[in-house]
Amino acid sequence: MVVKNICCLGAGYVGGPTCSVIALKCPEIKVTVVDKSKERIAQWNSDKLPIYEPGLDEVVKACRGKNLFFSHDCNAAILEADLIFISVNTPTKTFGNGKGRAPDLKFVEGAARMIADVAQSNKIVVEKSTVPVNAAESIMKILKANQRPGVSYQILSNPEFLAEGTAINDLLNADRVLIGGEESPAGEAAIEELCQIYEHWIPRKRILTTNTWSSELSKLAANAMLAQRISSINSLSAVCEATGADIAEVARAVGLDSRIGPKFLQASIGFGGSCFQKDILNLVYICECLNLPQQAAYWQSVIDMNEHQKHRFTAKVIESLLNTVSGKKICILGFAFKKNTGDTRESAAIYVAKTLLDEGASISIYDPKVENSQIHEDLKYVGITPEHIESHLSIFKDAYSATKDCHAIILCTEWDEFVTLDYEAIYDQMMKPAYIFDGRKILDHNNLLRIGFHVETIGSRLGQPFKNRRYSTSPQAL
Ligand SMILES: NC(=O)C1=CN([C@@H]2O[C@H](COP(=O)(O)OP(=O)(O)OC[C@H]3O[C@@H](n4cnc5c(N)ncnc54)[C@H](O)[C@@H]3O)[C@@H](O)[C@H]2O)C=CC1
Ligand SMILES: O=C(O)[C@H]1O[C@H](OP(=O)(O)OP(=O)(O)OC[C@H]2O[C@@H](n3ccc(=O)[nH]c3=O)[C@H](O)[C@@H]2O)[C@H](O)[C@@H](O)[C@@H]1O
Repeated sequence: MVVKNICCLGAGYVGGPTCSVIALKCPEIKVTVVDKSKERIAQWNSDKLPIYEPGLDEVVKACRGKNLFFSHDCNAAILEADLIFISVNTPTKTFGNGKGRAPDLKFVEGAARMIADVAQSNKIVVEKSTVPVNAAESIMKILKANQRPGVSYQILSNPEFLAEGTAINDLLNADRVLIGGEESPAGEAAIEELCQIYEHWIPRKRILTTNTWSSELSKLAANAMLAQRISSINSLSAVCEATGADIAEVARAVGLDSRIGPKFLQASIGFGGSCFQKDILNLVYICECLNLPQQAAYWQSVIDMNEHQKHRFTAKVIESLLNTVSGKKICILGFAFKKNTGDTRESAAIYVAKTLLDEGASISIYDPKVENSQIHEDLKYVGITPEHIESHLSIFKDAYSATKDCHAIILCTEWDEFVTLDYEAIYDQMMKPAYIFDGRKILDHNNLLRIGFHVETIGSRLGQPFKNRRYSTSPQAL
């Protein structure tokens, strides 16, 4: 079989960009991205795409209506497809067995059942969603149990490694593409079909083929190890604050070791995003189910450290503001979980905002890409009442309006535009003393101190002599 028609179930942050790039690079293949949400599909077919991702508009514009289609008609797309990506959401379970840890696979199962109900010809079904090890087997079980005569399936695992904010570049220049499949002639033939699609733009040596389980586990392992680096550097940031060390200097010194490398060593208010926490919890749950409690505890500690970092930072804000924020106006700059995305899933800013609102502060928020309705939804989800939001939250369209008359600024997202703001002008319109808490270590702290701000950041002590030494013995003796 030569793949001529691709269908993708799920038009989200992964399905949309991934299939747009496939359409761009494989003009002879018809790619149809479907979603059960009519609203999302309407947005994909409009001028304002449902997600903000640098470079995505251009790719979609180049292919939409030619060989790239966004549709609500899942059945029609499944019927004509040779290859189907399952790219649906796999959130952490919020109820029942495995609550708070295991992934909820109901959307994956729903997608598999849709394929089984509709398919009338052979299909290669590709797990693009991040799933637990052995999920391919469960999908195959559903497909086989409902198989029509003469229809056969091959399941492949092809996890996605793109990061939001750089998705298009990550897809165009992937470090590697990973494809896992059944170790049989039919499995190998299916792997080859998918390889040929990626080979349109990814050199063969960067396409890795493995067995299905290795591929599934590698995705969880990659996210766990990336997050582990952030928790490691964040744990060291606390040591820096309690001593005279600076985490930026430590990260640079450590990262120059070629065995360690410089990436993912940026201390922060804690990692966010839809996947790190969910995928590590998934790994923890797998370890628990396999009766590997030490391994489960090891990976759980990566999440615990991240939670601690968010608490530690927010506690520092409150402590610095004379231990009370009640009645104070505090500006949060950046609400997305990282720059260049409008995504707020698991964003540390949500925790910061909730804590300050609970403590009686009024907050003003500015983020260049997050929709107002999303901020409202996120705060309601963490238990802030609509009345409290109404009376204590204001959302602004620019940083200058948002910071006016504030007692403090908390920088939660590392948007480039925050680096070049006119902080003299901002200082002049703030309450005094004016505080700034840089949760991303991107600002020019010396300049801010010169202007007159009280500045706090992660992993270094600014403008204060080295006091409060907490060693019980000399550092050398430790
Ligand atoms: N967001 C990211 O950067 C990355 C996500 N992943 C993984 O990819 C998967 C998808 O993630 P996102 O795209 O962020 O999720 P998302 O929530 O943005 O999109 C998933 C979409 O699937 C749709 N859907 C659910 N069931 C469906 C069905 N039966 N038929 C058609 N559509 C259906 C939903 O309506 C939703 O629009 C997850 O497993 C995630 O862990 C992997 C790498 C990166
Ligand atoms: O499975 C997924 O969903 C994806 O998860 C992450 O991508 P993403 O969450 O989009 O973004 P990252 O760049 O990894 O950042 C995650 C969080 O860590 C934070 N971070 C990142 C790097 C760093 O050094 N320090 C740090 O605090 C970011 O600000 C952000 O809040 C991985 O990087 C992707 O490879 C993976 O495909």
